[in-house]
Formats: sequence, structure tokens, C-alpha cells
Amino acid sequence: MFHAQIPFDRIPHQFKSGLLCRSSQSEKDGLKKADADPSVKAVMICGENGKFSAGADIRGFSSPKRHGVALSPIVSLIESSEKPVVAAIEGVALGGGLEVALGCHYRVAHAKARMGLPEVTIGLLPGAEGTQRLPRLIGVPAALDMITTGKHIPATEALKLGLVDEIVEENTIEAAIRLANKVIGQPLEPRRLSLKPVPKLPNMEAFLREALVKVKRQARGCLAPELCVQAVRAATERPFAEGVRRERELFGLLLSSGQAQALQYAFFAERAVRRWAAPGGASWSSAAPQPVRKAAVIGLGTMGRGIVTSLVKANIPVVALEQDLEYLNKGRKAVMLLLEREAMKMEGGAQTLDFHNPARLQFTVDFDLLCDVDLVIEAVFENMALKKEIFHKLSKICKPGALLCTNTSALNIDEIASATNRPQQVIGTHFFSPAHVMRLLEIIYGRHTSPTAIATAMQLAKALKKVGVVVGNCFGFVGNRMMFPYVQQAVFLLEEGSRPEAVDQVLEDFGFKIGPFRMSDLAGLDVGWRSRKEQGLTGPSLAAGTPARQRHGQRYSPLPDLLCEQGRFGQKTGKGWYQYERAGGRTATPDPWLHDFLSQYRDTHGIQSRFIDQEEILERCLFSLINEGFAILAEGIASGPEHLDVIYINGYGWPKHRGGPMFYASTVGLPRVLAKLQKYSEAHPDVPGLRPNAFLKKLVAVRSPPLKEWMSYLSHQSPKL
Ligand SMILES: CCCCCCCC(=O)CC(=O)SCCNC(=O)CCNC(=O)[C@H](O)C(C)(C)COP(=O)(O)OP(=O)(O)OC[C@H]1O[C@@H](n2cnc3c(N)ncnc32)[C@H](O)[C@@H]1OP(=O)(O)O
Ligand SMILES: NC(=O)C1=CN([C@@H]2O[C@H](COP(=O)(O)OP(=O)(O)OC[C@H]3O[C@@H](n4cnc5c(N)ncnc54)[C@H](O)[C@@H]3O)[C@@H](O)[C@H]2O)C=CC1
Repeated sequence: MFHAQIPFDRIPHQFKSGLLCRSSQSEKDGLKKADADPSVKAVMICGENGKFSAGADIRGFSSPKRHGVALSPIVSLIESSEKPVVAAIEGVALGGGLEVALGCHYRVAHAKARMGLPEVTIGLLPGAEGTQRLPRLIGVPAALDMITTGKHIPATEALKLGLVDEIVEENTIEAAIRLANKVIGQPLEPRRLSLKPVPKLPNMEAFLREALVKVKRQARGCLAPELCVQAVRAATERPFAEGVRRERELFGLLLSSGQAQALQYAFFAERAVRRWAAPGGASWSSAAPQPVRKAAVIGLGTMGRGIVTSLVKANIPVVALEQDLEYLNKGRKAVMLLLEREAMKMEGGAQTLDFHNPARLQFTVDFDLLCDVDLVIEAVFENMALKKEIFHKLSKICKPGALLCTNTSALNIDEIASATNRPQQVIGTHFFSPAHVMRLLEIIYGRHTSPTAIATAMQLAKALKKVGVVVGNCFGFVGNRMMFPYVQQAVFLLEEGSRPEAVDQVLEDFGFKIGPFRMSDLAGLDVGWRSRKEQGLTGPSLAAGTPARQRHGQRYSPLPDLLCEQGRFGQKTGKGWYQYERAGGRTATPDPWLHDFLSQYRDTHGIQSRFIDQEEILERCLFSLINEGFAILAEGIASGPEHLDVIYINGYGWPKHRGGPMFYASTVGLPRVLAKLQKYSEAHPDVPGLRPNAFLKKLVAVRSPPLKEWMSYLSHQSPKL
């Protein structure tokens, strides 16, 4: 028996999963030796440290020195061996790792192992013949599903699909050796996947056509899923060797598309933001979280019900509190409905949801029941006075160590904390709607927030399977602050001659899941209206004689206020920027009433309507958002551009294959972003959001360094960090 280990010479620090090395020379030599040695009757391939392989080192793909795909010859060599080769899969077999296993004649997996071809998620396709072998082994529908989604499947599912021959609860390597000994002398031809035909489907052509349509619709401009379908199609239409040539061609296309780079940047950015840093030098490496054994949520409206659902799913006992019995019953029904749906989705899986047990989920109107919780998340109306009243109460009732979190979307964390006797334990945990679905958790520290509180909130994000991003305190924090100028531009474009459907189309074509007007209709126009009234920008507190389209000397559009005054709150009222089939309807159709309203508005204010092209729509919306991003970086509200990008990808539907707004700016080129902002700012001098930020100008002046170097060009260490 010869035992080959996948070489692990490029293991990133603190990472125990093996990554394939570029040449894999030692493995190649070992296999050749085993084949030539008559005393070796069979070969077993396994990984190190309980992991088969997580595939190639992703950092290697962006390296200019990288040439071609070096793994295919090894996979072919394994497959063509005259002696049976058995893969012993423990931990993970992902990407190139699974492709190696597909080259083996037999596969044994540990029951806890996971397998997948995640290349699509980093903008690639399985480039070591995986798109050709997998359909031959498990059939086109299952292979397409794995290859186009990149999902990791558990060993039990792999066994059902026929991806592995055997699963074991205990020693995988011994089981693989046992199997290898058993099959010595048996013919290998039927086990060589490259020689097998792809199992036929009665309607293959129609199936592939439909798969392509579905994948394209979901991909929103991301190329990799579409090219994955094309590669699998090649497996169904061409002999193996030609299919491999096509796979290689498509792999090359993706590698040079720019999207792969953006997706790989996003992969590492998501991991980089875990290493948070805050004022006074506190950071992820020094601060330890407190355990959260029991939590409470106050307010069971849109956000609270999703937050409760998230906590229950993470197995954290919850007390859910409302202001009165009527709201409580409404909230309880909504939470139960969400949990029942979640339980249905989890049916058949290893985990179950225990939410009928009052020890796990309790509904109440009694604040005294919060006396023993470790953490409270407040999600009541966005009103400072109300929040302060609640936090004051909490600081009296909750035990001394309890963390007090607010889900405010924009309000000042320090002011909320000032109502308590423990400002060091007050922190913003900004969930995104729907809170049980969206992955982002923006974590906002105030002036007094302790490192332990930040570490605990980050730990909570992890427990909820969310991406926590730590940011500083300012109006709107990072995500909403960048969103304000974006939405503002969208509305200004309507004033100047565009229509909601035209603006949304451009941004949806760019890859956003939903354009700004459809988004406002979904979220409810009344939310922003209430906030503007509180800020004195509209409503009864607006000083008499204030010009309709100006506030504090800056351009202001009263259009959203006017819609709200007409009772047009969006989907909930059946009318907003669009019309809907009924109140609560979801299908947006352009509304002739709105078009007339816009023309009358322009006439009233003497605005000359003009045609606005797609380029201007895109640039004014995106570049104003990016410009705000530079301001946020310069003020030290976020530690780096990666934070802004992770926030936008996970909380605002920014297309991941464009890497986030700041990465996108770097691909467009900072000089171009600056020049365009200058141009638009000259045309609209009363719009501060278009005035190029000083940090952007500075970066251009120093010849636009790569994104990872930007922060080193900030002249001062920001007071926030
Ligand atoms: C021969 C060369 C050319 C061949 C070309 C043929 C085509 C290919 O071969 C194609 C490929 O394989 S592409 C790579 C496919 N594999 C993947 O996408 C796996 C990505 N990783 C994961 O899913 C999780 O990290 C995983 C499930 C593995 C582990 O999750 P955890 O939650 O336990 O850990 P993480 O926090 O995600 O990761 C720990 C550290 O490792 C870094 N890392 C993970 N996967 C990496 C990878 N594939 N390449 C480079 N670095 C990787 C990760 O960034 C993190 O680093 P630190 O933040 O510094 O700790
Ligand atoms: N709706 C959204 O998309 C997002 C909202 N947020 C923020 O989350 C918070 C909640 O927003 P929504 O859930 O949309 O509001 P909502 O209006 O849907 O729900 C608020 C709930 O709080 C309850 N409440 C009010 N006073 C209370 C009290 N004294 N004690 C207990 N419960 C009380 C209300 O009865 C209501 O059910 C706000 O601060 C908002 O800015 C944050 C992210 C997104």
C-alpha cells in the first residue's frame, strides 16, 4: 500500500485546511513511484490534520506569475494509474481538492466531511476537469447544482448522489485502506470517470436551456455561473478531451474577466473585517467576549421579529418584549410564523428549532423579566426620546454585566448611552431587513463602549451566522450614511427629467438586487419622512418662508415628502414611486399618475426637463456614494475600505462580482471618479455630496495607490480609531 498525502506547503497562518500547492510536484513523483513499484498494489490519498483539501490557494489566482492550470495533469495521472487509488476524505474536499478526489477510482468519506466545488463563488469554474468528471459521476442536474451554486454538501448527501462510495463514522483512512485492499485486482476501467458517458436525460437540451436562463437571472451580471453551465454543456456534447479543452478556455476567460478578482477580494475582505480595531488600541486580538446565554429583544415590529428569529435559530433563549398586549400578540404571531417557516426549511436536517418551549422563547410586556438576560437588543421606533427612556429603564433593571444594544439605523449611540449608568456596555447592533435573512450586522461603538462589548457583539454576529463589521459612531453610521447621497441623487435625477423605472433599471443592470426607488417603496417612504420631520427638514417645524427646494443653503428635494403627504408610503399603501396591485402588493408597475405629478412639479418649480443618459444616472448615484465612503475613511469611522465593501455587499445588495463600492472605485480608476465628481459638482454647486472629498483628491495626487495602501495615506491617525 502506498499512501500519498496532498502537499500542504502553502498553508496560510492559523489555517489548518490544506491548500494545494502550485506544482504538486511531490505528489506527482510519489504517484509515479507507486505505479512503477511492483510491491505497491494500491494507493490511498488523504489530507493532513483531518482535512482532505480546501483546494487551491486563492491568493495564487491573482498572482501575475500564475500560468495555466497545473492540477489537471495530476488528476489525469491519478485516474490513469494501473493500481486502484482511493481518496480518504476527512474535513473538507473543496475545489481542486474535490477534483483530485474525482480523479481517484474510489472515494471514502467521513460522515462529518463536506464536499463542494466553490470556484463559482470566487468567480471561476472548476478548472481541473471537475466540470467534465462530476456530471459523469452524479448526472447533469446534481452536478450543475453543485457547480453553479458552489454549495458545500455533507457526506450523507454525497453518498446519496453517488459522489462517494462509502461513509464512515470512525477512521476514514483505515476504511479507505480496507476498501483499497478489497478492490485490488478488480478492473479499473469502469472507475475511470473520464471514460464514462454522461448519464442521458430525456430532455437534456431543454434542461440545459432552462438551467442557463435560471442561472443568468440569478447571477445579475456575474459571469461565472453562466460559464459553469457552458462547461457542463460541453461535457454533454463533446468527448472528454474536447470538454476539457472547452473548460480550460472558459476558465481562462473568467480568470481575466476582472470579476474573479473582485470576488476573491470580497472573500478576503470578509475575513479581514473580523480583525477589528477600536479606539485606545483595543482589538480582536486582545478583547475577549462575554458569554450570551440569554437575550432579550424589545419591540417586535419589522426588525424585532426578525432579530428574535435569528436568536432562536442560533439556539439562544430569548425574552421578547412589547409595549402592550395588543402589540405583543401581533408580534408573537409574526415571530411564530417566521419560526415555523424556518423550521420547515430545516426539516430533515440535523438541527431542530425549539421555539414552543417558554424556557427558549418567552413573550412578555413586563420589563422585570429582563433582570437575568446577558444582552438586550432594543428595536423600538426610531425616536431618541423613546430610546433614551428605554435605556434608562434597562440600566435599572438589567444585571450589572448585561450588554445593552440598540438597533437604531442612524441615531447617536453616545446620546442613547448617556441615559444609562453603564455607557461602556452600550453598543449599536444594526441589523438589516429582513433581519433573519440579511447577513450584515453593523456594530457601532460609542465613545465609552468597552472592548469587551465590541468583542461580545462580534461573537453574537458569528453565533447568528452573520458578518459583523465594527464601525464608529456618526449619523447613519457607514451603510446608511453612504446611502443618503445615493438616494438623494436618484431623487434629483427625477426632478431633472428622469423616471423611477429608468433610474432603477440602470442600477439593477449594474447588478443591484433592487434599485433605489423599488427599495424605498419596499422599506416604506414614511420611515424617511418621519426622520426628516424629526430633523426639522419638513413638516410643521419647518420655518415659514423656507424655500421649497433648499435647506441650510443646500439643494433639497421635497418630492419624497410630497408623496408621503399624498399617503403614498410605497408597497404598504399600494402606491409610492410605483403603483402596486393592492396595498401590500409586491409587483411594481410604472405609474402614469407619478409621471404627470413629476411634470407638474417641474413646471411649478421652473425646471427644464432633459434627457438623462444611463452613464449620468450610474455615475451620479454611485460616485456620490463612493465619495461619502472616502469621507468616512478620512474621519476614521471605518478602519479600511474593506469594511465599507463588506457592508455594501452583505447589507445593501451591492453586486459581489463588483467587489463593493470602494473596490469598484479602484477598478474604475480614482482619477476618473474624481474627474466625474468634479464635473457634476460644477454643474450642481449646491449639492455637497458631489463635491470631491479631500481624501480622494489626495489619493489621486499620490498616483492612486492600490486599495490596500489607501489608509497609510491618511495624514493623521483618526481620533475615532
Ligand atoms: C494547483 C493550482 C491551480 C489549480 C487550479 C485548479 C482549480 C482549482 O484548484 C480551484 C480551486 O481549488 S479554487 C479554491 C476552492 N476552495 C475554496 O473556495 C475554499 C474557500 N475556503 C472556504 O470555504 C473556507 O475557508 C473553509 C471551509 C475551507 C474553512 O472555513 P473556516 O471558517 O474554518 O476558516 P476561514 O476563516 O474561512 O479560513 C481560515 C483562513 O484561511 C484562508 N483561506 C481559506 N481558504 C483559502 C483558500 N482557498 N486560499 C487561500 N486562503 C484561504 C482564509 O482567508 C483565512 O485566512 P485568515 O483570515 O488569514 O485567517
Ligand atoms: N425597518 C427597517 O428596515 C430597519 C429599521 N431599523 C431600526 O430598527 C428600529 C425598529 O424599526 P422597525 O422594526 O422598522 O419599527 P416598527 O415600527 O416596525 O416596530 C417598532 C416596535 O416597537 C414597539 N415599541 C414601541 N415602543 C415600545 C416600548 N416602549 N416598549 C416595547 N416596545 C415598544 C412597537 O410597538 C413596534 O412593534 C428603529 O430604530 C429603526 O430605525 C434598522 C434597520 C432597518
